[in-house]
Amino acid sequence: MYRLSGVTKHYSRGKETVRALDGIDLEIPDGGQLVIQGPTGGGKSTLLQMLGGLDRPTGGTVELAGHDLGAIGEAKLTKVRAELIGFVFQSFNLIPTLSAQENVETALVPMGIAKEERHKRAFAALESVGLGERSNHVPSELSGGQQQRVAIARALVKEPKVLLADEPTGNLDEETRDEIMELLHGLWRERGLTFIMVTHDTAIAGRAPRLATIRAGKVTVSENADAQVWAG
Ligand SMILES: Nc1ncnc2c1ncn2[C@@H]1O[C@H](COP(=O)(O)OP(=O)(O)OP(=O)(O)O)[C@@H](O)[C@H]1O
Repeated sequence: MYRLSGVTKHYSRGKETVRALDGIDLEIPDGGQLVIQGPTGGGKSTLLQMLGGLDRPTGGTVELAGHDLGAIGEAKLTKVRAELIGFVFQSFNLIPTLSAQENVETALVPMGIAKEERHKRAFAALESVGLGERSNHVPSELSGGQQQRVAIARALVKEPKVLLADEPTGNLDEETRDEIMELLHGLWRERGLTFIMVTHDTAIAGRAPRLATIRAGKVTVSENADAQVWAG
Protein backbone atom coordinates (compact mmCIF):
# COMPACT_ATOMS: atom_id res chain seq x y z
CA MET A 1 0.00 0.00 0.00
CA TYR A 2 1.21 3.46 -0.91
CA ARG A 3 0.02 6.26 1.32
CA LEU A 4 1.10 9.78 0.40
CA SER A 5 0.14 12.52 2.72
CA GLY A 6 0.76 16.25 2.24
CA VAL A 7 3.71 15.57 -0.07
CA THR A 8 5.58 18.64 -1.28
CA LYS A 9 8.74 18.89 -3.35
CA HIS A 10 10.38 22.25 -3.82
CA TYR A 11 13.36 22.99 -6.02
CA SER A 12 15.41 26.18 -5.94
CA ARG A 13 16.04 27.81 -9.28
CA GLY A 14 18.18 30.85 -8.57
CA LYS A 15 16.11 32.97 -6.18
CA GLU A 16 12.90 31.29 -7.24
CA THR A 17 11.29 28.27 -5.56
CA VAL A 18 9.60 25.80 -7.89
CA ARG A 19 6.76 23.92 -6.19
CA ALA A 20 6.99 20.76 -8.28
CA LEU A 21 4.63 18.95 -5.87
CA ASP A 22 2.30 21.08 -3.84
CA GLY A 23 0.50 18.96 -1.23
CA ILE A 24 -0.25 15.53 -2.68
CA ASP A 25 -2.57 13.13 -0.83
CA LEU A 26 -2.92 9.79 -2.56
CA GLU A 27 -3.50 6.14 -1.72
CA ILE A 28 -2.69 3.25 -4.01
CA PRO A 29 -3.71 -0.19 -2.72
CA ASP A 30 -1.51 -3.28 -3.18
CA GLY A 31 -2.24 -4.80 -6.56
CA GLY A 32 -3.79 -1.54 -7.76
CA GLN A 33 -3.11 0.37 -10.90
CA LEU A 34 -2.70 4.11 -11.46
CA VAL A 35 -2.02 6.03 -14.67
CA ILE A 36 -0.56 9.51 -14.20
CA GLN A 37 -0.97 12.17 -16.87
CA GLY A 38 -0.65 15.93 -17.04
CA PRO A 39 0.93 18.82 -18.90
CA THR A 40 4.67 19.07 -19.30
CA GLY A 41 6.30 20.45 -16.15
CA GLY A 42 3.21 19.49 -14.11
CA GLY A 43 5.15 17.24 -11.73
CA LYS A 44 4.67 13.72 -13.12
CA SER A 45 8.32 12.68 -13.06
CA THR A 46 8.83 14.27 -9.67
CA LEU A 47 5.92 12.27 -8.28
CA LEU A 48 7.27 9.05 -9.77
CA GLN A 49 10.67 9.77 -8.21
CA MET A 50 9.04 10.13 -4.81
CA LEU A 51 7.11 6.87 -5.29
CA GLY A 52 10.33 5.12 -6.29
CA GLY A 53 12.36 6.47 -3.39
CA LEU A 54 14.76 8.01 -5.91
CA ASP A 55 14.44 11.40 -4.26
CA ARG A 56 13.01 12.62 -0.97
CA PRO A 57 10.09 15.00 -0.49
CA THR A 58 10.57 18.46 0.99
CA GLY A 59 7.56 17.84 3.24
CA GLY A 60 4.90 15.24 3.96
CA THR A 61 5.24 11.47 3.94
CA VAL A 62 5.51 8.80 1.25
CA GLU A 63 4.74 5.46 2.85
CA LEU A 64 5.22 2.13 1.08
CA ALA A 65 4.54 -1.14 2.92
CA GLY A 66 4.91 0.73 6.21
CA HIS A 67 8.26 2.36 5.31
CA ASP A 68 8.42 6.15 5.24
CA LEU A 69 10.57 6.56 2.12
CA GLY A 70 11.44 10.17 2.92
CA ALA A 71 12.63 9.45 6.45
CA ILE A 72 14.47 6.11 6.43
CA GLY A 73 18.27 6.04 6.10
CA GLU A 74 20.03 5.70 2.75
CA ALA A 75 21.05 2.04 3.23
CA LYS A 76 17.52 1.01 4.21
CA LEU A 77 16.06 3.02 1.32
CA THR A 78 18.37 1.28 -1.16
CA LYS A 79 17.26 -2.08 0.25
CA VAL A 80 13.55 -1.22 0.05
CA ARG A 81 14.02 -0.01 -3.54
CA ALA A 82 15.94 -3.13 -4.55
CA GLU A 83 13.46 -5.55 -3.00
CA LEU A 84 10.11 -3.88 -3.58
CA ILE A 85 10.30 -1.68 -6.68
CA GLY A 86 10.99 -2.33 -10.37
CA PHE A 87 11.50 0.55 -12.80
CA VAL A 88 10.87 0.82 -16.54
CA PHE A 89 11.80 3.93 -18.54
CA GLN A 90 10.99 5.39 -21.94
CA SER A 91 14.53 4.91 -23.22
CA PHE A 92 14.89 1.24 -22.10
CA ASN A 93 18.29 1.97 -20.42
CA LEU A 94 19.84 -1.36 -21.42
CA ILE A 95 23.61 -1.86 -21.39
CA PRO A 96 24.50 -1.99 -25.11
CA THR A 97 27.43 -4.41 -24.80
CA LEU A 98 25.51 -7.03 -22.80
CA SER A 99 23.11 -9.64 -24.16
CA ALA A 100 19.43 -9.61 -23.17
CA GLN A 101 20.19 -12.42 -20.70
CA GLU A 102 23.10 -10.51 -19.13
CA ASN A 103 21.09 -7.28 -18.95
CA VAL A 104 18.36 -9.05 -16.97
CA GLU A 105 20.91 -10.79 -14.72
CA THR A 106 22.40 -7.42 -13.68
CA ALA A 107 19.27 -6.80 -11.56
CA LEU A 108 20.07 -9.87 -9.44
CA VAL A 109 23.76 -9.19 -8.83
CA PRO A 110 23.25 -6.71 -5.94
CA MET A 111 20.93 -9.24 -4.27
CA GLY A 112 23.77 -11.70 -3.83
CA ILE A 113 22.10 -14.45 -5.88
CA ALA A 114 24.46 -17.19 -7.14
CA LYS A 115 25.40 -17.29 -10.83
CA GLU A 116 23.49 -20.42 -11.77
CA GLU A 117 20.32 -19.22 -10.06
CA ARG A 118 20.70 -15.78 -11.70
CA HIS A 119 20.95 -17.46 -15.07
CA LYS A 120 17.80 -19.54 -14.51
CA ARG A 121 15.70 -16.68 -13.18
CA ALA A 122 16.79 -14.25 -15.91
CA PHE A 123 15.96 -16.78 -18.62
CA ALA A 124 12.54 -17.45 -17.07
CA ALA A 125 11.90 -13.68 -16.92
CA LEU A 126 12.80 -13.35 -20.62
CA GLU A 127 10.45 -16.22 -21.43
CA SER A 128 7.66 -14.50 -19.50
CA VAL A 129 7.98 -11.48 -21.83
CA GLY A 130 8.15 -13.70 -24.92
CA LEU A 131 11.89 -13.34 -25.55
CA GLY A 132 13.27 -16.75 -24.59
CA GLU A 133 14.57 -17.23 -28.12
CA ARG A 134 16.41 -13.91 -28.16
CA SER A 135 18.27 -14.18 -24.88
CA ASN A 136 21.71 -14.06 -26.52
CA HIS A 137 21.05 -10.96 -28.61
CA VAL A 138 22.52 -7.57 -27.71
CA PRO A 139 20.13 -4.57 -27.67
CA SER A 140 21.16 -3.31 -31.14
CA GLU A 141 19.96 -6.63 -32.58
CA LEU A 142 16.49 -6.16 -31.07
CA SER A 143 13.55 -3.93 -32.09
CA GLY A 144 12.38 -1.11 -29.79
CA GLY A 145 9.50 -3.24 -28.55
CA GLN A 146 11.82 -6.17 -27.87
CA GLN A 147 14.26 -3.91 -26.01
CA GLN A 148 11.41 -2.68 -23.82
CA ARG A 149 10.46 -6.32 -23.15
CA VAL A 150 14.03 -6.95 -21.94
CA ALA A 151 13.76 -3.88 -19.70
CA ILE A 152 10.46 -5.20 -18.29
CA ALA A 153 12.06 -8.61 -17.64
CA ARG A 154 14.93 -6.85 -15.86
CA ALA A 155 12.48 -4.86 -13.70
CA LEU A 156 10.48 -7.95 -12.74
CA VAL A 157 13.17 -10.64 -12.37
CA LYS A 158 13.70 -9.74 -8.72
CA GLU A 159 9.93 -10.15 -8.14
CA PRO A 160 9.15 -6.68 -6.82
CA LYS A 161 5.75 -5.75 -5.41
CA VAL A 162 5.63 -2.48 -7.36
CA LEU A 163 6.29 -1.64 -11.01
CA LEU A 164 6.86 2.04 -11.83
CA ALA A 165 6.97 2.98 -15.49
CA ASP A 166 7.88 6.42 -16.87
CA GLU A 167 6.45 6.73 -20.41
CA PRO A 168 7.20 3.06 -21.18
CA THR A 169 5.68 3.32 -24.67
CA GLY A 170 6.94 6.82 -25.50
CA ASN A 171 9.48 5.56 -28.05
CA LEU A 172 7.24 2.97 -29.71
CA ASP A 173 4.84 3.00 -32.66
CA GLU A 174 1.14 2.44 -31.95
CA GLU A 175 1.06 -1.25 -32.71
CA THR A 176 4.08 -1.95 -30.50
CA ARG A 177 2.63 0.33 -27.82
CA ASP A 178 -0.50 -1.83 -27.73
CA GLU A 179 1.58 -5.02 -27.46
CA ILE A 180 3.62 -3.60 -24.59
CA MET A 181 0.50 -2.33 -22.79
CA GLU A 182 -1.06 -5.79 -23.09
CA LEU A 183 2.12 -7.41 -21.82
CA LEU A 184 2.29 -5.02 -18.84
CA HIS A 185 -1.37 -5.64 -18.00
CA GLY A 186 -0.92 -9.40 -18.24
CA LEU A 187 2.03 -9.25 -15.85
CA TRP A 188 0.14 -6.89 -13.53
CA ARG A 189 -2.77 -9.33 -13.26
CA GLU A 190 -0.67 -12.49 -13.05
CA ARG A 191 1.72 -11.20 -10.42
CA GLY A 192 -0.61 -9.01 -8.37
CA LEU A 193 1.73 -6.06 -8.88
CA THR A 194 1.02 -2.50 -7.92
CA PHE A 195 1.42 -0.85 -11.32
CA ILE A 196 1.92 2.89 -11.72
CA MET A 197 2.75 4.52 -15.03
CA VAL A 198 3.25 8.03 -16.35
CA THR A 199 2.05 8.76 -19.87
CA HIS A 200 1.50 11.59 -22.35
CA ASP A 201 -0.56 9.27 -24.53
CA THR A 202 -4.26 10.17 -24.46
CA ALA A 203 -5.21 6.71 -25.77
CA ILE A 204 -3.58 5.11 -22.71
CA ALA A 205 -5.05 7.68 -20.31
CA GLY A 206 -8.49 7.06 -21.86
CA ARG A 207 -8.29 3.36 -21.05
CA ALA A 208 -7.20 3.79 -17.43
CA PRO A 209 -9.62 2.66 -14.72
CA ARG A 210 -7.96 5.08 -12.31
CA LEU A 211 -6.34 8.23 -13.64
CA ALA A 212 -4.35 10.85 -11.73
CA THR A 213 -3.94 14.20 -13.44
CA ILE A 214 -1.15 16.33 -12.09
CA ARG A 215 -1.05 20.00 -12.87
CA ALA A 216 1.12 22.65 -11.22
CA GLY A 217 2.02 20.17 -8.49
CA LYS A 218 -1.57 19.30 -7.54
CA VAL A 219 -3.27 16.01 -8.26
CA THR A 220 -6.86 15.09 -9.05
CA VAL A 221 -7.88 11.45 -9.33
CA SER A 222 -10.76 10.19 -11.46
CA GLU A 223 -12.19 6.70 -11.70
CA ASN A 224 -13.62 5.25 -14.88
CA ALA A 225 -15.55 2.05 -14.25
CA ASP A 226 -16.27 1.67 -18.00
CA ALA A 227 -12.64 1.99 -19.10
CA GLN A 228 -11.71 -0.46 -21.83
CA VAL A 229 -8.81 -1.97 -19.87
CA TRP A 230 -6.05 -3.61 -21.92
CA ALA A 231 -6.25 -7.33 -22.50
CA GLY A 232 -3.29 -9.48 -21.56
N1 LIG B 1 16.13 19.12 -10.38
C1 LIG B 1 15.31 20.14 -10.59
N2 LIG B 1 15.69 21.40 -10.30
C2 LIG B 1 14.84 22.45 -10.48
N3 LIG B 1 13.59 22.34 -10.97
C3 LIG B 1 13.16 21.09 -11.27
C4 LIG B 1 13.99 19.94 -11.12
N4 LIG B 1 13.29 18.85 -11.52
C5 LIG B 1 12.08 19.31 -11.92
N5 LIG B 1 12.00 20.66 -11.77
C6 LIG B 1 10.82 21.50 -12.06
O1 LIG B 1 9.72 20.95 -11.37
C7 LIG B 1 8.53 21.05 -12.16
C8 LIG B 1 7.94 19.65 -12.38
O2 LIG B 1 8.85 18.88 -13.21
P1 LIG B 1 8.57 17.36 -13.66
O3 LIG B 1 9.78 16.92 -14.40
O4 LIG B 1 8.14 16.58 -12.49
O5 LIG B 1 7.33 17.54 -14.66
P2 LIG B 1 6.70 16.49 -15.68
O6 LIG B 1 5.23 16.61 -15.50
O7 LIG B 1 7.31 15.16 -15.49
O8 LIG B 1 7.13 17.09 -17.08
P3 LIG B 1 7.44 16.35 -18.49
O9 LIG B 1 6.11 15.88 -19.00
O10 LIG B 1 8.01 17.46 -19.32
O11 LIG B 1 8.41 15.24 -18.21
C9 LIG B 1 8.95 21.76 -13.44
O12 LIG B 1 8.68 23.13 -13.30
C10 LIG B 1 10.44 21.49 -13.52
O13 LIG B 1 11.08 22.53 -14.23
